[in-house]
Amino acid sequence: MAKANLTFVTGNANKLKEVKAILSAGGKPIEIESRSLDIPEVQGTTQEVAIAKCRRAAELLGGPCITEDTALCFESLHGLPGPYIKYFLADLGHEGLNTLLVGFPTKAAWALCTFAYSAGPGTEPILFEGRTDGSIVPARGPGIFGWDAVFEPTGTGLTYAEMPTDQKNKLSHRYKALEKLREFLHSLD
Ligand SMILES: O=c1nc[nH]c2c1ncn2[C@H]1C[C@H](O)[C@@H](COP(=O)(O)OP(=O)(O)OP(=O)(O)O)O1
Ligand SMILES: [Mg+2]
Repeated sequence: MAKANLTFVTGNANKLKEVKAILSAGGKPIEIESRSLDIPEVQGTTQEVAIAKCRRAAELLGGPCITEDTALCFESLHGLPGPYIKYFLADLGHEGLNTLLVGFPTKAAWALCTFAYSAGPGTEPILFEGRTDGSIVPARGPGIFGWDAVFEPTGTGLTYAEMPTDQKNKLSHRYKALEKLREFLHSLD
């Protein structure tokens, strides 16, 4: 496979920046291009959402691609908002995400990243998941990227937003999923 032809489809600049930083930080390099495509996100499990998006992206591009979906799952809510976190965050903000959990005994949460790879139109996407456990806290740190300021990974004492970039990029849900994707892509060589 010609890796330079591999397109990462995302409309999120922060996501793209992290993916590039992680892929250039260690291991064998992977070359990707990026494209922003407007793809409607279906409802379903994180896996169904990821597969549908990647399949559609490959059709639109007419070639191999990767897509990424991030979910934020609250233990007290049995995994919700999950893949719908984007809409919860947009409507409720950092404070509202905390308010959702008032009255629940645990603020435990996990961030779940799902990369999907399609070899091209009509091929079944393959998924690579990474999970980081933590808890939902009142916002701390710069509110630049999504819900980074309200998610504190277990054992760090820092929210994602408070961490130096390279610390987040060594323990994040995205890092863990990307390491699996990297291994898979090199196995195609
Ligand atoms: O590491 C992260 N730290 C904080 N927030 C994050 C992170 N990663 C994604 N996010 C936010 C962006 C969006 O509000 C939602 C995921 O939705 P998701 O559909 O995966 O992202 P998106 O629509 O922004 O970009 P894309 O064009 O790749 O679908 O969580
Ligand atoms: Mg999206």
